[in-house]
Amino acid sequence: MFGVTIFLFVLAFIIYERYSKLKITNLNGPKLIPLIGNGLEFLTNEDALYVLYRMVQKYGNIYRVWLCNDLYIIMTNPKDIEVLLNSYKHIMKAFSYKFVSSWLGNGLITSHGDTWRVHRKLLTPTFHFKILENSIEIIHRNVNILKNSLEREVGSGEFDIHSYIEKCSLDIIIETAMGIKMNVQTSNEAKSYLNAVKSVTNISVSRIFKVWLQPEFFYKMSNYSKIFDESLKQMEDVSKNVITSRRKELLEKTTPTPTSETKNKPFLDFLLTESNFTDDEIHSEVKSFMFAGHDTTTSAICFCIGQIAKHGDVQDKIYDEIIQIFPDGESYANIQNLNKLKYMENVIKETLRLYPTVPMIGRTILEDVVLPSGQKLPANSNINIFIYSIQRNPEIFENPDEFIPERFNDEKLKQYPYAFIPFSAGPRNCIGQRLAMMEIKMTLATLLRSYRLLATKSLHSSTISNDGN
Ligand code: HEM
Repeated sequence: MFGVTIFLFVLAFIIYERYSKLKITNLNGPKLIPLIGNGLEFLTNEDALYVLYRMVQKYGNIYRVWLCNDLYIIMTNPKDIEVLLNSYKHIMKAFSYKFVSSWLGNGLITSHGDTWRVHRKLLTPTFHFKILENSIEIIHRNVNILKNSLEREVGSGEFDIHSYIEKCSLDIIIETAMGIKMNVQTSNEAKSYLNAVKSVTNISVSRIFKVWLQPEFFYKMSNYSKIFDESLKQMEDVSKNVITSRRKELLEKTTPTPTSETKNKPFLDFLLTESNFTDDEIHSEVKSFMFAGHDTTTSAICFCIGQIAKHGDVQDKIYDEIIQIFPDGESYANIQNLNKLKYMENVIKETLRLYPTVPMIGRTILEDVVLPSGQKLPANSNINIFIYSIQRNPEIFENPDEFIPERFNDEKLKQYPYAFIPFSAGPRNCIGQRLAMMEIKMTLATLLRSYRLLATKSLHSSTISNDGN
């Protein structure tokens, strides 16, 4: 009897909460089924991203989706988004980030309030352009290792370039931000880390859309929970090892920080020697930066490679620009000449427009907001900024599904600063975007100088020839 009463009480609460929110928001959206909401819409083989994208065509620039008792408000109007992203009031992440917080802890990606404010202020200088200048040699060396390892694939038909790029990106973030060499590319040391990242990210995203995995009770009974915990343990062993190694090196002063005399120290050196972060806080930040610093960049480089391989004319133009700006192939880049790679920059932007590696971001708003479109959002709403869809808006991007790098020369785009936001925007934008752009440019420049990328049927695989043009 007691159990039934509790059940009815919980049910009544869920129904009350759901319909009170529903009434206030008064948004369009797919038909609801009691208790599971729109969960069935995502029970398909199609990626959740495309299900949500089709809903934009049906329900417009702002609509709602219920997954069990959670209300997701999906937004794609750049003017509305500007109001939210541009404000220091709306810096709290959406509740869907709870699925990654057991993994990333209270690091910069997931924290909020004063913790986020203080950490962001302290960490921003660790990605200052002076630090980035020092990263160029590291990127150059690692990208050359990548180029040499790809030699074995020349002429051997289709292969998956992703596994090469991810190792290179991981080596780069660990050496630039953490100050240690892990030599993932040559030693295969972090293979289990990379596999673990894949499992943990897949399970975290699945938990949002597979509604039966949302309640802790059912999740804990599933195999997902076991895989997640084991993978997390593998990742934490690696990230703890990174901290211990650098701490030891700093104590022994075997590899001093290149800029130890200046106020700009690289990320982990700053955390270990200048900050008053606790060990837990340091570990959360290291986990967050190791993940954010290699996974997104890997995908971005792979998507660029896919597009360049598919569009031979684009590849020719980039090649000519590389030869013009770096006539001496052996010398490596500096920030000034990387900035001159204007056409390549347009190609990267166009790739990130069509294939943003972070397709959606979320916030919880803590007070009522009236959007420029007139829609009222009540406090505590979870809003989801659908970057993938915003960047394919046909009213802003003509022929939005076509790959046209030249569109970024059009002055008209400046009227819509929040229509192209692959690195998000405002105070919580991507802290590593300049490092990412440098790394993408240097990787593409080095590979395209030596190899011709050839398109295959799938985006994830490519063939290459030894012919540099
Ligand atoms: C092409 C590469 C990259 C893309 C597309 C990208 C995209 C983004 C986006 C969209 C956000 C906002 C996330 C949100 O609001 O939930 C973000 C935040 C963040 N990114 Fe990146 N990122 C890239 C590379 C990097 C790199 C190389 C680093 C590390 C150095 C990095 C570190 C971070 C961190 C720590 C945050 C959280 C910032 C905060 O909340 O204050 N990202 N990134």
